[in-house]
Amino acid sequence: MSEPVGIRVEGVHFGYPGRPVLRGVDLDVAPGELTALVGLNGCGKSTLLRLAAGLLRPGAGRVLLGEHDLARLSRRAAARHVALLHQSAPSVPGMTVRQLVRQGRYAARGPLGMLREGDDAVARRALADVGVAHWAERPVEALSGGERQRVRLAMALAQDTRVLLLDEPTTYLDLHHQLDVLRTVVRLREERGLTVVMVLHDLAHAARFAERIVALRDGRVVAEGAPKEVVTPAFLADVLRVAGRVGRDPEGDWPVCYPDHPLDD
Ligand SMILES: Nc1ncnc2c1ncn2[C@@H]1O[C@H](COP(=O)(O)OP(=O)(O)OP(=O)(O)O)[C@@H](O)[C@H]1O
Repeated sequence: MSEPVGIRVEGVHFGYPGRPVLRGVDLDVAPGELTALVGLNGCGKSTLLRLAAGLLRPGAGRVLLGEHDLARLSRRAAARHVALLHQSAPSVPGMTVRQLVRQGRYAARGPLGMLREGDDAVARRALADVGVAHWAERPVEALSGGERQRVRLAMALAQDTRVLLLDEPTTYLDLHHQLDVLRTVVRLREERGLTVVMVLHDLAHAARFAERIVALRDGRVVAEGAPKEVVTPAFLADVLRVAGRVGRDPEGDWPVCYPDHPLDD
């Protein structure tokens, strides 16, 4: 297993035309850490993941993966270091699950786009990692929303990177498969020394599975730390704009939230 890689976001500003989104984000993700990124709709979580994947360039500041400054890497070179599970992934009509997951190997391909030795094995392993190897020959368009989501995770894993960014990995999944996917991520992180940042809307999952929670609001990081330190009624109010109580799991060392009602804007 190679050494885990940390992520450092330094003073990052980013906006879309006419819409500033991130206003000076500083964030350190330790090598091998599992971090949950939380915040209201539209606060910039996906944008931050896209910047950390090298798909967007910051207006100011920089993003480092280990010693690599993403600004100096081409998209393809960045894709050898970091994989992003998007909320949607391209699929050509008729494309099979195997073909889609093999697309995850594009960063490792030679100049002529040829698959190299071992690429197929990595793609097969990724399918097995998320328990969907038996769907390999199914057309992607014939999968349900939840099935597609697991295939997208396999596609990201097929990039075989040290850093894994997951944008709402549990979307469309029933509770059984939400827990299955989160436990798979925890297991792979431990087995392969991955550094993982995942956007989660379900605070119960963030509190249960992440080592650290990072909260965004108004384009900045407004809270970060271990779930048991960060998640308080004031956090629910300030970050997620809900009123609620916070207790402690009787058998675990993580907080349990009892959200009650949304707060007025
Ligand atoms: N391609 C784009 N062009 C213009 N504005 C965009 C674009 N993508 C996102 N935005 C805007 O930037 C802001 C941040 O969007 P982003 O998708 O990063 O939020 P988010 O925190 O991931 O939200 P959600 O929880 O709803 O997924 C939003 O106001 C959104 O409307």
